[in-house]
Order: sequence, then C-alpha cells, then structure tokens
Amino acid sequence: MACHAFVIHIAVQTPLHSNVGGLLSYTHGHALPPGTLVRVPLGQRELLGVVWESVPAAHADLPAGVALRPLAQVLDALAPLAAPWRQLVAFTARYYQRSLGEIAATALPPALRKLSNAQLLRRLQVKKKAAQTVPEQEKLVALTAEQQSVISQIEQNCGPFLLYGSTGSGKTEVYLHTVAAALVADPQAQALVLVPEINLTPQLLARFERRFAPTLGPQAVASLHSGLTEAQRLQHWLAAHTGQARIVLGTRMAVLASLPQLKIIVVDEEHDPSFKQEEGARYSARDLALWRGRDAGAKVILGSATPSLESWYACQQGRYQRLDMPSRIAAAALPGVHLVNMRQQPKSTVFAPALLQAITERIQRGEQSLVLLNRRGFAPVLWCGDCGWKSDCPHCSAHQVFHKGERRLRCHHCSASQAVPRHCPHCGNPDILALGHGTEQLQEALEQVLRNVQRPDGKPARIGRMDADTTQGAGQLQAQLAHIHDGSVDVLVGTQMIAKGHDFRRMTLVAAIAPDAALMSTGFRAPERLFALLMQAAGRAGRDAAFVGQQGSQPQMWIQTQQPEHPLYQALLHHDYPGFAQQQLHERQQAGMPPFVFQALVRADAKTQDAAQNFLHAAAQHAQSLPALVGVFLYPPIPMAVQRVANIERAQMLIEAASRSALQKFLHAWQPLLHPLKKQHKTVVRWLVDVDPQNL
Ligand SMILES: Nc1ncnc2c1ncn2[C@@H]1O[C@H](COP(=O)(O)OP(=O)(O)OP(=O)(O)O)[C@@H](O)[C@H]1O
Ligand SMILES: [Zn+2]
Repeated sequence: MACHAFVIHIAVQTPLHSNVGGLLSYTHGHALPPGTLVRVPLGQRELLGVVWESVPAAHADLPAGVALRPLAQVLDALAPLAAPWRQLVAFTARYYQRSLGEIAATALPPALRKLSNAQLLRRLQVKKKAAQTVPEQEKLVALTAEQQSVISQIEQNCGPFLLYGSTGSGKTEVYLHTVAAALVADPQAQALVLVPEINLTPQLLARFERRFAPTLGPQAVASLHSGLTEAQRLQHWLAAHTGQARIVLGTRMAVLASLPQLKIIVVDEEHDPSFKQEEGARYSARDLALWRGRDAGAKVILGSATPSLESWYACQQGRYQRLDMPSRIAAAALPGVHLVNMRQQPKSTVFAPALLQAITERIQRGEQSLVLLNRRGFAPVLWCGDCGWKSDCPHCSAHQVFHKGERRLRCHHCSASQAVPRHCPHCGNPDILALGHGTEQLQEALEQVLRNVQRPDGKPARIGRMDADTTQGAGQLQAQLAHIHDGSVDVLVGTQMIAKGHDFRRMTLVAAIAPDAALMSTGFRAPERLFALLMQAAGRAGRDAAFVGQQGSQPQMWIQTQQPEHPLYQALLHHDYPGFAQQQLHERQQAGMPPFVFQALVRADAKTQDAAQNFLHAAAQHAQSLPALVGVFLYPPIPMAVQRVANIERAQMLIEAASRSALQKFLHAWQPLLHPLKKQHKTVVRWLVDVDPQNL
C-alpha cells in the first residue's frame, strides 16, 4: 500500500471525445509536483502526460471498486512545466471546448512522446555542448522619429498595443528594440515573436539572430514551426523550456511553448487568418497571445498595416493602445493605385495591354514586378463544350484543378488526383477546354508575351512562380526567395503567400489579376480579407526609396476589376484603411456580426447530409432545456459551403450571443450533452465546436 500512497491526476490525450474535461488518475509512491512530465499506461499503450495534481490516496474519493494503475515512468530529467503554462493550457482547453490532455499534447513536441527519462537527460546534455557559428553583429540603424516615439510609448505603458504601421514603415525594427529592452531589463527574460506563415520565419529569424546572437550566444534565438524535424522541434522546445532560448520565433504553434520567463510577446501581421488553427484544437494564436500576456504580465504588441477589425475596434473601445507609424522608411511613397476597368477590355483579356506595357518597362530597367492571383494550378476546371462534362471531384462537391506541368487533375480539398483525360470521358470529344486561370497559366502566358523583352544585361526576362505547388520540397521556399532577392527573377507570379511581410527591395509594380472573385464570396469576412490582401500586396512595391529614385521609377499597384467603383477598391485607391474599417464596422454593427456579437459553430460530418443535419437538430433540441440558453441564439443547421469532402457530408450550425461570457457559459453546459448524442447518431463520423470561427 505504501508504494501507491498517492493518486496522481494526469492530463493525457485520450481518444477524441471519450473523456471531456480529461484528467486520468494513476497511483504513485509519492506526490509529484504539478507540471511534471510522466508516461502512463492506457490500454495497451503508453502515453505522455502532465501531472495536474497529487492527492493522498486516503483522500482521493474514488468510486468503489476502481483499481488504478501505477504511473509507468516519471520524466524528472526535465523541470516541471510552470504554473503559467498550465494555466494557459487550462484556459485554452476551457475556452475552445477541448480536453486538457489534447491541448497539453498539442503544446508539447511530438518527439517527447518517445523518449525515456535517460534519453531525455542525454538530449539536455548534448544540447549544451552543441557549438554553432555566431553571425556577425548587424549594424544598427538610426531610428526614425516615428519608431522612437512608438518605442518609448511601449516602454512607458502596459498595453496591449496595436502597432498600426504602414507597409515598409519599419515595424520589425520596433520589435527588435522592444525585445532588446525587455531582455536587457531582466537577464532571464524571454520573448515570443509570432509570424503567420512559415515562409516568413527564415528572414525574420536571420534578422533576430544577427541582432541578438553576437551578445546572447547562438542558442539564444530558437524557432518553432511545422517545417522543423521532430528532433529540431524538440531541441528548440527544450531550449525555450530551460530558459536557454531568450527569444522564440515561430508560427501559431509557438504560442503554446513553455516559456517560464516570458516578458514580451509580438504578433506580427496580427490580422492574418493563419493565426487561427483550423483543425483539431481550433485556437487563435493571436487571441491566446493576448490572454497569455495578461496572465503572465508580459507586454503584448500586435502589429499590422491592415489590422483585424476585432483589434481596430478594441482600440476604439480603449481596450488596446493604438500606436501609429504612418510613414514609410526614407519617405518612400506608397504605390499609386491603378484600377483597370475590365468591362472596357475585350472579354478574353487576361492582362490589360497597359499593364503589360508597365511590366515590360520595368523589366527593361531592371526592376521587379509581382503578379498576384489567389489560385494555384493551371485552370480551376476542365470543361467539354459538347456535352457539358466538367472535371468534378468524384469525392467532393468541388472541381478538380488542372495542373498542366504534372498532367494531372487534382482536388484541392481531398487531394485525389488523376491523369488528365485526352478526350471527354463522357462523349469522347477531343477538345476539352481549360476554364479560368491559375498561377501556372499566368506564368506560361507571361513567358509567351514577354519572350522578346530583355533585361538591362541583354538577357531574356525571367518569370518565376511561387505558390504551394512550387514550395513543397525542403529548401525550395528559401531558394526561391533568394532568387527574388538577388534579382534573378523579373516577374514573380504567385498566390497570397508572396503578398505579405516580405521586404523585396527591387519591386516597383504589383498587379492583382482577378481579385473580384473574392468580392462575390458569401463570407462576411471576405471584404476584410480582400482589402488586407491587396493592401499588403501593394505594400511590396517601392519599399526602397533610394532604389526607386535612382531608377527614376514610380511604384504602382494595378487592379484589374469589373467593378472599379466598388467602395473597397475606392478605399484602396487612397490607401485608406481607417475609412474602410469604419465602413465595415458600421455594416457589421448594423447586421449584428462580430466584433459586435460572439459566435461559435458546431459542425457535424456524416455519411449523408440528412444524418449530419439531424445530429445538429437533436443538439439544438437538447439546448432548449438549458437555463444557459438565455441570450444565446441558435441558427438552423445548413450544409457547409463545400458540402462534401472525401465522401463525407458536412453541415454546420451557427450559435450567437451578445456577450462572450454568455456564449461560453452556454457551450459549457451544452457540450456534455453532445458527447452521448454522438452514440445515438451512428452515422455521424465526427462533430466539433469551433469557437470564434473565422470561416463562415
Ligand atoms: N530606422 C531605419 N532606418 C533605415 N532603414 C530602416 C529603418 N527601420 C527599418 N528600416 C528598413 O526599412 C525596411 C522596411 O522595414 P520592415 O520590413 O520592418 O517594414 P514593416 O513595417 O514590417 O512592413 P510590412 O508591414 O510591409 O511587413 C527594411 O528594409 C528595414 O531594414
Ligand atoms: Zn476531392
């Protein structure tokens, strides 16, 4: 008996939905500090878990007849995860309606699951010996007046701050300075810097390393993102947990890192939708950063040239402090915006002649242009003019996209692919047409029309492309970015991935080829997203005032549209984010949409649409008996916009409340009723709750 004197409650990731609040109990000879990592048996397997609390067996209040199993192993090579980290995990689980164990497992590096205590100990020792080269100290630039003023505001106030700074206004320099100030003020302090996309990490990482590694050592800056190997991710996570890493830079997953001395958090491009995790635990890294900062007493700086309407509104309410940097560095001009009325162009026009002329002149002068189209592949659909056949995905309610280079049709929802048919599979017609355009086709078209255009060195123009298809392989992304920076690409065709964050120095023209498609989209966030995308894209042009001046060039943003009079484009014409935000917030308030209401979505996936909707109807029925339903509105279940994916029918039900706490209270009361419901609806494959959903 003495050897099992304590019952230890452990956060473990159990099979989905089987255990809601999710602590499992085991026995151990003595109490363990909360946050200790352990390995526990579950069925036939052994899983990683985190100690939540230890209770003397005599007081454990267990149901009679339950025999607990002992812990398998205590990983005490590692210091326990600190209380603030556990609070963050607990908050995330509670707020996003997940189990503690799932969030803890999401937050820990996967490699930890496989290591024994002895192996872990070895890792910790090896890591200390690892020698790395220290980059050369970067030369410090003189701060602009706007940068100075913002930095001193951050020093003197608590925040949270919204750094509303123009594209190319030097926000990165503000981050570097405020991080440096926090690290100097406290020799143990740690900083967390979040970026939306993995493709933005290499250059920012290099920047932080050049600034900090010479003084703090090569291991002071660590990165956390999905592009790391399991071994790297473990090593970087350990560096953060042990305090050796003073700065952790990463994508949304980094917000859950163990940072025992966290003093400052930066969320760059805070408006970006990628901060929201869209599968598993659907958390918003930006929102968690704000919670974590408040809880840990760390300053939080959100930065953007096109803030989210949520953050903009929070400033208006006085919840965040807004700091402005309206000017670009070295008085560089924002690009002049040209709206091309495509109603006045022949129907088949892909590039307006005036745009091609402007691109041609830039190639001849040795400047770069960026051509933006948010659709990869060659054409979104193949079509037979004789019988009306279309390249529909057999498994999804979507077309399969034509990828010409690969000679395949590929579904962007389920990844199913097949060879491109030579004849119409229905009627045998050999003339199948590619409808619409993707980035692959634009690249081919530009290679064709610009084939006789020469660069200043007499060589033919080079057309590059960057999208999810060209950047899959290891190192491809960095290699392609390097080509753009060293000037070996003259025109770059790409999707939204190249439109934001990058500091391209030789780019003087950006063109959005067919942005109207996004205007037709039904989601209420579509205008906000489109405006941000276009303004960010425009922000890639003319960043280097000296280069523009020496070239005698003019930075330009071209927009090809059927609706030049649309208020969104008119606001863009004047780079008027505040005007656009005001108009959008007004509309949202009138229509009762976020940030004026709070939303959650329940989704059900099933073999048939009826089954999915029936589950949601039953869920709504169960809600009627709950007192917490007061002030909460349940909309009727509807099919999702893409109704079927991989042969699974999907339905959703929107839940709305005027206050966050009313919504949370309701979800907490309701969720326990939904778990048993799944058992009654056998054809429901899965269901999930998405709190503060971004895609409606
Ligand atoms: N004080 C300064 N003096 C000279 N150059 C500066 C200064 N501050 C920043 N820069 C340079 O200005 C350029 C733009 O800065 P940065 O990339 O930080 O812009 P940003 O505000 O993050 O823009 P975006 O929102 O488009 O990402 C960079 O090349 C940076 O090195
Ligand atoms: Zn499919």
